[in-house]
Amino acid sequence: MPTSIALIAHDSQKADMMALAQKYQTTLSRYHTIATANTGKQVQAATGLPIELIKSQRDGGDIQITARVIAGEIACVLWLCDPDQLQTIAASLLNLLRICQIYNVPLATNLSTANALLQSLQKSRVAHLIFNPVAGQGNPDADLALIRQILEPQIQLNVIFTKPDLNPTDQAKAAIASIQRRRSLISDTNFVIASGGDGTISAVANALIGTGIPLGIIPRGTANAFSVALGIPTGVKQACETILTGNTCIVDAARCNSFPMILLAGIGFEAETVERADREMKNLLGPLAYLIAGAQQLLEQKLFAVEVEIDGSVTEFHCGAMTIANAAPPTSVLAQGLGEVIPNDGLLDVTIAVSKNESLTLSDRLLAIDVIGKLFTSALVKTPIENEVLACFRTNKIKVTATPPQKVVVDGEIIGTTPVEIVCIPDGLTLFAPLLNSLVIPNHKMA
Ligand SMILES: Nc1ncnc2c1ncn2[C@@H]1O[C@H](COP(=O)(O)OP(=O)(O)OP(=O)(O)O)[C@@H](O)[C@H]1O
Repeated sequence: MPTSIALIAHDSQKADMMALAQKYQTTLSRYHTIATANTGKQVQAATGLPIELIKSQRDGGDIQITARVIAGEIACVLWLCDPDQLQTIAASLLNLLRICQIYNVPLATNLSTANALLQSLQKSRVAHLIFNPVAGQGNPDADLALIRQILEPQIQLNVIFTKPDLNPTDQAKAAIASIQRRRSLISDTNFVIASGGDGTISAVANALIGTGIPLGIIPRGTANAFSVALGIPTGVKQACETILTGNTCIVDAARCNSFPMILLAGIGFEAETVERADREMKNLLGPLAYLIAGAQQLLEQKLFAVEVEIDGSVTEFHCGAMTIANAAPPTSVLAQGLGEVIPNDGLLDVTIAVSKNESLTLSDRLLAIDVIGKLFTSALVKTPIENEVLACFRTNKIKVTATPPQKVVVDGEIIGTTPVEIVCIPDGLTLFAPLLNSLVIPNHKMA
């Protein structure tokens, strides 16, 4: 996609060019701006924008712009011409016009056409793509090239790479601030895309909760639970196409202590399993890492006591695993006690694997394998499971205290240990989703 705007103004038109640049400063700031020497210096002084200065028109600046149009770099040319000089510059203007005709690049020669062009650029869709270059086991360069190839013809992409020492939530907050600055000018055309594993997507989603700004998801992690749970395609190409269609759905979000939660919190078994499946294991085995880690953990899992507080009343359980889900893929079997986790019902789905015993015997562990199998089936057929080792219910707010304190995993990351308080945030997040997704409300479409 062309990323530059070219400016030229005759002396009598320079004041208009300054005013135009000031009016559309935010739009120009999204592009690389090139300008003939004197015009460029004045625009730079008036707006503070970085401008690439080329030769003045007298010394061939217009020819340099013509060459950049041929090179495919220019999104539009604004040449504010002095009507009295049109005869003198006719040959130069004709050259530029000819090349703009051939390469189908808009060329404005007076103020009203320049205004119209900048207005349409102002309305064009801009996406801040927060891209984790080390997520998953794929080739990040090839993935990014494919994303650019599919999205850039229709969307201006601002690519922001995640860094090991930076929280993607902060990167997303900076993107949101720039979107909100633009919102006073034009709404609904700017959004954020997160591309990486569940860790990156969850961190970016955190910043977007409650903003109404849509989130596009291009999953490139190991499990991609976030996409699977919300019915978003897991292939890079299909995920990009979903964003291009512009259909959105609204789902609940949640908070676990101060941490955002889109999917689920796992206490006990699930947290220990996630901790076992470290980066090295995931690189080596991919999704199988979680299965192997789960099997190992099943042999070692110890029971713990939990106090569950809902609306001021406290219930106690002896358990080995507890899952509190806002949304969950069918593969998160420990969240599936109610058969289906509904991501837009304003409620959290709680599944507790309870035990009457003080500690887990071998037969308890074998029973646990049987129950996991049943939970998996229950998720596939979307039917609640009835089993005396499971306690399942829905609530919008829950407090959990464990003895001894247990590790807690939220959306794939260990966040600390119990106690936790989890609160559902109804309709907290807007996502791009395929039209066939049951969560999409028809006609809820971005411009
Ligand atoms: N530029 C970077 N260089 C090195 N590490 C990074 C960089 N950006 C992010 N990270 C690390 O990536 C991790 C988050 O990865 P993310 O969850 O997106 O992918 P993943 O771990 O491959 O996914 P999954 O959990 O599905 O395997 C964090 O630990 C973060 O510190």
